[in-house]
Formats: sequence, C-alpha cells, structure tokens
Amino acid sequence: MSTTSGATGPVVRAGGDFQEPPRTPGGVALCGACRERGTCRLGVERERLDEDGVARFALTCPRDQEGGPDVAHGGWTAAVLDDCLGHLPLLHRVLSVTAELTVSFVKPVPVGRPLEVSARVERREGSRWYITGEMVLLPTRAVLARASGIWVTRDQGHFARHADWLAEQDER
Ligand SMILES: CCCCCCCCCCCCCCCC(=O)SCCNC(=O)CCNC(=O)[C@H](O)C(C)(C)COP(=O)(O)OP(=O)(O)OC[C@H]1O[C@@H](n2cnc3c(N)ncnc32)[C@H](O)[C@@H]1OP(=O)(O)O
Repeated sequence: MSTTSGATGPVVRAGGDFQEPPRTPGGVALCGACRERGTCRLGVERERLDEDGVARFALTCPRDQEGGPDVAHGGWTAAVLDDCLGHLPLLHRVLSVTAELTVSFVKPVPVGRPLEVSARVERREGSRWYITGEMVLLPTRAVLARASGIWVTRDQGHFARHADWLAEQDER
C-alpha cells in the first residue's frame, strides 16, 4: 500500500484496501485521481445497492465533457458506464477489472441534466461477472444508453504484478 498527500490529506492509493475505497458523502467509491479532489470527475453524485440487487447511480454529465452542442462526448458515456457497472462487484466487496465492455448509444446524452445509471449482475461464471446496465434521463426514464460487459475478479496482487510487468517493459 502506498500513500500520497492530497488536498484532503493522505490518500490511500490503489494497491491498498480495494474492497473499501474512500467514498463521497453520496456513497460514490472514488478511483485513484478522484480521491484527491473528493468528488467523481465523471459527475456521479450518489451510489447505492438496492435490495433487488440493482445498483443505482445519480449523475449529471459535467459541462467539460461536452462533445456535440449540449450533449456528452461518447467517451464520457462509455467511461461512466464502465465505472458504474464496475462498482457493482465492489459493492459486494470484490475487486474486479473490466475485461470487455459494449456500449449502445441510444440517444445523445444532454449535459447538465439529471440522469440515472442502473447496473445488475446477469450471471457469474468462475471469476467472470457478466453485468448489464443502462442510462436514463430523469424524470421521464427515457433510455439514453445501454451497456454490457465482463468484469474479472482480481486478488490484491493485481496492481503489484502490473508494476512488475511494466518495469520489465522498461528494461527492454
Ligand atoms: C479498477 C479497480 C480499482 C480498485 C480501487 C478501488 C477504486 C474504486 C472504484 C473503482 C471502480 C472502477 C470501475 C471501472 C473498472 C475499470 O475500468 S478496470 C480498468 C480497465 N481494465 C483493465 O485495466 C483490465 C486490463 N486487463 C487485464 O488486467 C487482464 O487482461 C485481465 C482482464 C485481468 C485478464 O487477465 P488474464 O491474465 O487473462 O487472466 P486469467 O487469469 O488468464 O483469466 C481470468 C479470467 O478472465 C477471463 N478473461 C480474460 N480476458 C477476458 C476477456 N477479454 N473477456 C472475457 N473473459 C476474459 C478468463 O476466461 C478467466 O476466466 P475464469 O476461467 O477464471 O472464469
């Protein structure tokens, strides 16, 4: 585990307690770079796992993610779906990484409007979690995007092994 100093004090880096990452007051698990600012750069504001097994996320596309006029860059839509769907194993205290992700862009996603992403586990096979989700516009719940993917569970040595691999690359 390593730490660094962020705006809010020492920040536990990836490689630390993966199953219990720092969370915002809205319950949003924070990735590496967002820990220092204390909010999700992608605009995820609230996160919860409901009793029906569905994880639900309240979010807004930030203005600085604009692609076409007043609509999100497609990369934002893909990134936030990767993030939200990938939080589902974490909500079960399981570290995983995305192995595959497919995104259907159904409608342009408006910037600065309330949105919801929901995510559910379709099935689990070995170390693979098959997860699907969708993004809707509130309050009408019109579908803007859908996603499905495979997340692969990892042990705590995942990032250390990657660092070793990268060091080997650097020696070539
Ligand atoms: C990110 C965590 C932060 C933690 C801190 C807390 C942060 C708080 C919030 C974070 C939330 C983040 C949410 C966003 C999540 C990301 O965006 S993660 C970042 C993007 N993804 C990556 O970087 C993954 C990069 N790829 C890899 O590391 C490796 O290719 C993988 C996926 C681990 C697989 O490695 P491998 O050596 O092939 O593994 P191997 O042991 O051979 O296979 C394991 C299993 O995976 C399956 N598999 C491998 N590749 C595939 C594939 N492409 N398709 C289907 N199945 C596959 C194998 O069939 C095998 O299945 P089982 O037989 O065990 O059931």
